[in-house]
Amino acid sequence: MLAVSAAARLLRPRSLPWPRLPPARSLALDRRKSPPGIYGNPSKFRTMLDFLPAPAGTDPDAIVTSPAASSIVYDGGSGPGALIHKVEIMAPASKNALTPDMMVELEDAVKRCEKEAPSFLVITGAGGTFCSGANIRMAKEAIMPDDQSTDGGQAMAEHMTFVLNRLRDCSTISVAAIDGAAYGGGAELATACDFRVMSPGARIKHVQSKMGVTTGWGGGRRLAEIVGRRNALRMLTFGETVDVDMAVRWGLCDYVTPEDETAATFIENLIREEFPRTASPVTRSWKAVVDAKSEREEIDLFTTHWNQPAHRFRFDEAMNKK
Ligand SMILES: CC[C@@H](C(=O)O)C(=O)SCCNC(=O)CCNC(=O)[C@H](O)C(C)(C)COP(=O)(O)OP(=O)(O)OC[C@H]1O[C@@H](n2cnc3c(N)ncnc32)[C@H](O)[C@@H]1OP(=O)(O)O
Repeated sequence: MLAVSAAARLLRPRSLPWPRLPPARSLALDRRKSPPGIYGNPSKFRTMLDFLPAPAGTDPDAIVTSPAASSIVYDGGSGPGALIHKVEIMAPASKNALTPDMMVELEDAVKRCEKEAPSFLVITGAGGTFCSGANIRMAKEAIMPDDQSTDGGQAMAEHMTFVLNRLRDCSTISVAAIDGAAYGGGAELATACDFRVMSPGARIKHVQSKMGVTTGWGGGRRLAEIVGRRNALRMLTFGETVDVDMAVRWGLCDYVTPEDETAATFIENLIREEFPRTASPVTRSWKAVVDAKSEREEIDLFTTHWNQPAHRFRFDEAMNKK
C-alpha cells in the first residue's frame, strides 16, 4: 500500500517543502466518533486509582500529566504537524505491561497526538516486546479488591475503551510496530491501530480467556472487524498464538519486517521513503474518506484539498514532467 508506485514517484515534491497542515479541527477533519463520556467518565479511573488529584472540571481533552510520566514516552518528532510522532511503551522488566499510571499516560499521549496532528503515529515497545497487556500485579493490587467488586475493572475498561477509540478515530494514521509479544491488552492496543507491522518472531495473542475474562478494551469487536467473526472467535476462544504467517493470512498483519530490522525502524523508513520531504496534507483525510457516510461527505473532503497549495504544487510538478 505504501509501496512507491511510479505515479507516486512522479508526484513527489522536489524542492519546496509542503505547507504544514493546520490542526485537524480548523480543517473540519476532526472525525472523533465517540463523544467524550460515552463510556462513562474516563476521569473516574484516574480518581479511583487515587494517583492523581481530582481532575479540575471534567474536560475530557485536558492533558493531565501523570506523576509517573516515564513509561509511555512520546516523541513529538519535528513538532506539531510533523510526518511521524512516536509512542514507546517502556517497561521492559515486565515486558511492557501497562500499569494504571501508564494507562493514564497513554490517554495523554493520544490527546497530544490529536492536538499536534502528525500524519503518522508509530506505537512500539522497548526491549523487543510490544506490550504484555495490563500489568497483572498492579491490577491485582489496585483494582481487584477481595470483595469481588467489579468497579475497578469497569473503570479500567471504560478508560481504555475511551482511549483506544480516540486513537482509532483520530485523523492521524496509527501503526502498531510489533516486535515480540502483543498479548492480552497489548493485542487490544495493536488492533486499535490502523496498521500492524510485525517483525519475524512477533506474535499476537488474546490471552483473556485464559485469564478468565473477556476483552475489556474494545478489542473483541475490533478483532472481528479485522479478521472476520469466525477467525476472531477462534483467536478469542482458544487464546491462540498468532505468529507472523498466520497474522498475514488473516489480514491482521500489514507488513512483515526483514530479519535485521525492528518493526518501528522498518515502518519509519517506509513512511519517509514515501514522503521524502514532509507530511502530505492529504494523509490525515484518508480515514475520514474511507469512513465517509455518503458521497457528499467524500466530495466535501476532496473539495477541502482542491486547488490548495499542496495540490497546486503536485499538479504543476506532474504537468512539468509531461
Ligand atoms: C483487558 C486486558 C487485561 C485483561 O485481559 O484483563 C490484560 O491484559 S491481563 C494481562 C494479559 N497478559 C498476559 O497474561 C501476558 C503474561 N506474560 C507472558 O505471557 C509472558 O511474560 C510474555 C509476554 C509472553 C513474555 O515471555 P518471556 O519473554 O518468557 O518473559 P517472562 O514471562 O519471563 O516475563 C518477564 C517478566 O515480566 C513479567 N510480566 C510479563 N507479563 C506481565 C504482565 N502482563 N504483568 C506483569 N508482569 C508481567 C513476568 O512476570 C516476569 O517478571 P519476573 O518474574 O519478575 O522477571
